[in-house]
Amino acid sequence: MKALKSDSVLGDIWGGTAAMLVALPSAIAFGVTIFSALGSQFGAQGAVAGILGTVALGLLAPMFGGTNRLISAPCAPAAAVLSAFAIEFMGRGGSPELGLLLLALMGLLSGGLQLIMGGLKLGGLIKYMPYPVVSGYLSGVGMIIIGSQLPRFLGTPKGVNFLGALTSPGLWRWQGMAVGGATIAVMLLAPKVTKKVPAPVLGLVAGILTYLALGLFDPALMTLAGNSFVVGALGGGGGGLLETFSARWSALGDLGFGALRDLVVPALTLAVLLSIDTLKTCVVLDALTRTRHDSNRELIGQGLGNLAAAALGGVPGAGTMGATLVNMSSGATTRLSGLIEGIAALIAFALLANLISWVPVASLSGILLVIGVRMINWSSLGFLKSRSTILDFAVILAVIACALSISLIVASGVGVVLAVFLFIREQVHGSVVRRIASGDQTFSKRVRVQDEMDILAERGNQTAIVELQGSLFFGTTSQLFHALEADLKTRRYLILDMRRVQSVDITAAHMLDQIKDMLGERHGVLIFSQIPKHLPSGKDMEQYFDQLGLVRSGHPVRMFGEVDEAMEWAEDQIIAEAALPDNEESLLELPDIELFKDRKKETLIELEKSMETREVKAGETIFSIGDHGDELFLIRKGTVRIVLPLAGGHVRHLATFGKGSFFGEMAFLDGEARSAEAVAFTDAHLYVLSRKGFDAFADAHKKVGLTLMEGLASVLASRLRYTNAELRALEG
Ligand SMILES: Nc1ncnc2c1ncn2[C@@H]1O[C@@H]2COP(=O)(O)O[C@H]2[C@H]1O
Repeated sequence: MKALKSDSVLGDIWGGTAAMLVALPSAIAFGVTIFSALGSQFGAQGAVAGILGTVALGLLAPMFGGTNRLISAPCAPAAAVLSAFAIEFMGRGGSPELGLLLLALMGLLSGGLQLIMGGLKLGGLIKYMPYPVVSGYLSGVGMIIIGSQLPRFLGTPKGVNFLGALTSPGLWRWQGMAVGGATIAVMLLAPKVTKKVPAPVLGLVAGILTYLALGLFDPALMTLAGNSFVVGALGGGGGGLLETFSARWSALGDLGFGALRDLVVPALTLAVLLSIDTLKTCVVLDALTRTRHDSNRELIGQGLGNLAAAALGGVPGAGTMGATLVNMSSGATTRLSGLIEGIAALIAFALLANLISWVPVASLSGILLVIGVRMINWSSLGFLKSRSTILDFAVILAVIACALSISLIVASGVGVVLAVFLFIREQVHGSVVRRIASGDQTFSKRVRVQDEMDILAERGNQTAIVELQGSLFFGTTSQLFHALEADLKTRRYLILDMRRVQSVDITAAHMLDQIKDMLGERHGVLIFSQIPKHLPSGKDMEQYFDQLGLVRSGHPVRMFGEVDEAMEWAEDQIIAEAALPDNEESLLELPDIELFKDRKKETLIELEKSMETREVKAGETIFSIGDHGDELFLIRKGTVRIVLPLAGGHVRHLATFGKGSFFGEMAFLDGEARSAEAVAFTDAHLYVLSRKGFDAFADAHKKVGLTLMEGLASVLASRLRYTNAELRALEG
């Protein structure tokens, strides 16, 4: 046990360290991107902010969030939202000092919003954000990053936009392109050679080496002052880390209400994007490691991490996919790995702080270009191939277009609205009726005597069993009505199997009410079975029907827990109406039992002597699963249910036996333990035949003994057939 534990700690240490190596170069690049939007002199401060964000998130998110193996660090959506904000702010003539403060406040606000989202348990909702929307805006973020990085990669002066940069080769600076190109090439090729060192680290090293090599020929590259090729000295104005930190918060006094108000929308966008990014990673982790994360708790952890990151002046972030996957494949198993990643980032910061000034900007752009291209969901182009998914593709395109031309928050709003339309369209076109069966072909598990079966074969078609699926709402109501129209005219018992129904709105409930009235006019009954207790919406459907007055007493409506019970009830009604002469109250004698029909009276008197009789009260257990006993039970009066106890206290109803049927034949035949539980459903009278009693009797009456055995064999065969049919229905 101890060895196992130290193994797992070792795995976490390896995982956390490797994950830090993946996360840190990107975090530095994100920080530089965001901060240099305020002015190129803030590059180094951006790099430090990236590292501080990694440290804060690494230390706090695993402690309070707690999803095993998750690595949290600054991420691309944060870079996209914050740099867009900074560019716009500077464009309006803002001062860089105030810009810095606003960036930090935005981080604080979005961390706080994540805390609230976690507290309000919105994690589940965010997790179920429609796929085309998430895919669309991650692609949008990817494109925004490419758009902002390409000019830097090409080395065009500040203010030249993406198209301008691409179309003016005269402005390109080859040194930067060589450094960025080397970074990209190594990042793409390195994983083919080694997986031991993460590709971004190798890419960065390649970029730095290329830069140093160029510096051998061009001494200007080796001076820090006024050199726009590198991140540059810390502190912009020349001060150290502490001065820049305190200067930022001292600007708080200059802040107006208007500036704060402008923060709310981007902060909300940021909080939602970071939460989606985190929960998307958690869902993938769950699938890979067969675990379950707690979305709301994770949001709280992320919120606290981002609050700390922003308070320190760091870049906010999320549970990121790349670093998390590296963590997992390096052997991490617990959340300790996340913590170790934070500590490792802190150590790296202490060791590397002085070298940060020399990191080439083009190398960081190279890393970001690769990240941006990878964020674009190229596989969604496959949606174009099939007509059924072409509209999903349109949603993705619309989201990307809005993300690029308006803003990310508008993009997500547009995406959600479009996705809702798509959902409605799909529901309207898909069928809500899965299958309709007729009561003269499909029967309940109640084992009935031949006379009763004959009645059901003849009149069972008064019952229709309708399996419903999906959402019953205004979009599908008329479809449902048309599907049932013919049955409503001919059937008296309409069983609606609700187990696959996801929701019922007021329009559909009203239609069900009308169906009830139509059946009621012909003395029929509307029967619901297996109404889901909790719908995904959290609504209690049974209670809802009750509130709408659909199930008032005196109305021709009934509800059953299982479709089988509903079928049995409808069958009982049909049989009762056919009024068989044999009423339920009388006690069956041996000669009346089908198994012994046409046997000599004396023989049966003899057989009866080998048997006992027993009376059981309704609800009494006759035997339990696993009990020892070899008696065969014949029912003289009443009904007995056979149920199979399942895990978690659930039971599965296997069969109901009535007068004239028998049960317990399996243990009677093979001497093994009872295979299921038998419970009296009503008060019942039984004949009990032990194996010993039977053997003694069969010695003297070979023919009757054989008939009984044949009877048992044929019943076993028919049960096996039934089970096969059920298996087919389940698989189908
Ligand atoms: N799948 C089934 N369908 C109908 N009856 C069953 C099924 N499984 C078990 N039983 C009955 O339940 C009884 C439980 O005790 P025995 O195993 O002696 O004999 C069993 C059968 O009579």
